[in-house]
Amino acid sequence: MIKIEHLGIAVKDLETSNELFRKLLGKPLYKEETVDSEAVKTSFFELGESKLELLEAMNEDSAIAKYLDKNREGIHHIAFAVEDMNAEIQRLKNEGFQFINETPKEGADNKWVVFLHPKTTNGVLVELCSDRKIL
Ligand SMILES: CC[C@@H](C(=O)O)C(=O)SCCNC(=O)CCNC(=O)[C@H](O)C(C)(C)COP(=O)(O)OP(=O)(O)OC[C@H]1O[C@@H](n2cnc3c(N)ncnc32)[C@H](O)[C@@H]1OP(=O)(O)O
Ligand SMILES: [Co+2]
Repeated sequence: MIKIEHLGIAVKDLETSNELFRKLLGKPLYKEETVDSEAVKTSFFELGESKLELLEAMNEDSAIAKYLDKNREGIHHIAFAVEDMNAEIQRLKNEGFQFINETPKEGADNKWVVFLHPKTTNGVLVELCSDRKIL
């Protein structure tokens, strides 16, 4: 693992939260992106070597909508940057971690992403990210 790539924050209304985080961080977001495969609208704020990823559900089947049915708005997942996605998946499988998806899928901000199931990671939803151009 290289660094914390981003913290994913589940929000009900992206526009309202964009303004809140702009005031909190004292800087504007640098990107908004829709990821249809995850049914989310996202926005990104840069913070040193890491980012905050705000996520609003696009429909009720989205993981974010399901999460907000049971939880308040807040930190939804932590994403780690990895250099070699396939090697990292194999290493973590050997360590006994369970993946939600083992085949990397297209995430936001030009990344490949996979998720580990929170039941094997102390209740924390973990995402691994690698640059889209590498895999
Ligand atoms: C924008 C793209 C990408 C990026 O580039 O960064 C993203 O970040 S997309 C983000 C949204 N997508 C995902 O989260 C995909 C991965 N998540 C899932 O597949 C599901 O959300 C899940 C984690 C498998 C849970 O789904 P499901 O089993 O249908 O929901 P339940 O409500 O039944 O939960 C089961 C179990 O898991 C616990 N849970 C659910 N979400 C989280 C969470 N975010 N953090 C920690 N724990 C979580 C939930 O509490 C249940 O626990 P128990 O009650 O103890 O069984
Ligand atoms: Co994410």
